Amino acid sequence: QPSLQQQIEELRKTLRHHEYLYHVLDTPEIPDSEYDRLFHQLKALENSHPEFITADSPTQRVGAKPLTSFSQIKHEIPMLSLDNVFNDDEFMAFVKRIQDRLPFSTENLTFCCEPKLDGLAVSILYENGKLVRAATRGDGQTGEDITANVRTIRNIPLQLLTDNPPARLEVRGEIFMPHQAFENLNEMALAKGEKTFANPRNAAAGSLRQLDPKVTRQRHLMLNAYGIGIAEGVLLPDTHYDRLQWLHSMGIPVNKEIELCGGIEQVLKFYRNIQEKRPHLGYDIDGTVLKVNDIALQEKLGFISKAPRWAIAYKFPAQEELTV
Ligand SMILES: NC(=O)n1nc(-c2ccco2)nc1N
Repeated sequence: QPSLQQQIEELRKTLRHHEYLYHVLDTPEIPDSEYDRLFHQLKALENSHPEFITADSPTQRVGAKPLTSFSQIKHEIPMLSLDNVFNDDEFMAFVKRIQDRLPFSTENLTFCCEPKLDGLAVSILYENGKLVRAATRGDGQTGEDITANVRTIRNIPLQLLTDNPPARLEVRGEIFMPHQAFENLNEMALAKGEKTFANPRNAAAGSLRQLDPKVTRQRHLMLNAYGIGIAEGVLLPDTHYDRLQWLHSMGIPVNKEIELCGGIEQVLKFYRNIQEKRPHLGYDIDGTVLKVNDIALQEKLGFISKAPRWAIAYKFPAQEELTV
């Protein structure tokens, strides 16, 4: 007969596994009713033995009480913005500038190509595999502490799914509101005579800036990771694409449209392909982000004063109407 603590730990492990299957792999193995039954079983055990409650338990997503204000967080590694290009020639000029700085470089640079989600950039810090802090990008140097709100987002794991987590790992990504959640939110706001949001990006920003995490929790936000900041106590893969796969393997959601492209032609094909898919992705994007995949080359290229030399956002032409 397993001890009470063993029962609690077993339930937590099972719930984390099913959260990962449902929210990250999109391949649930049990019906929601079964998940809820397990969740309430854990909740009951923890309520009758509160001394066993830990912050990383799946039951601890919603903070106790609302904040009165947000504190500031200084990014140890600045979160920089991206330079833009708006047509093929400008993109090819970007690639040429890279090749001029990498004299030996192979003619076919490999790019990690990603949809550019139109949400809010955030930084999420895990220490020994546990989510300890989350911050908005802010001005790139300093952001707002939104830890309590980020903990309520269902596809963000409170604990990394690995037996030997890094001592410190900063996940960087975009938090966004899918179209369906946006429509439902505005419909309810209209019905209640409250203000509606102009677009999903504003809705996501408003939902993250809530002082009460119980409100954020109702907003159905999602994260897609796109990079790593601080990484201590771990040897990272030496390409950007492999780093994203590694994050995904530990339960961090990564966008499924991301692809490796060798050479300019394949990159431009990716750009047009995503442009075609754009109307039915189910979330807002405003272009693509095309990154030199090899980390050593990224480090060689470094940053211009404010943006990386190794990455460019190739935006779509502005749309007259916005989303939905
Ligand atoms: N917004 C978005 O989807 N982004 N933003 C980056 C980024 C910003 C700085 C370096 O990489 N990458 C992706 N996919």
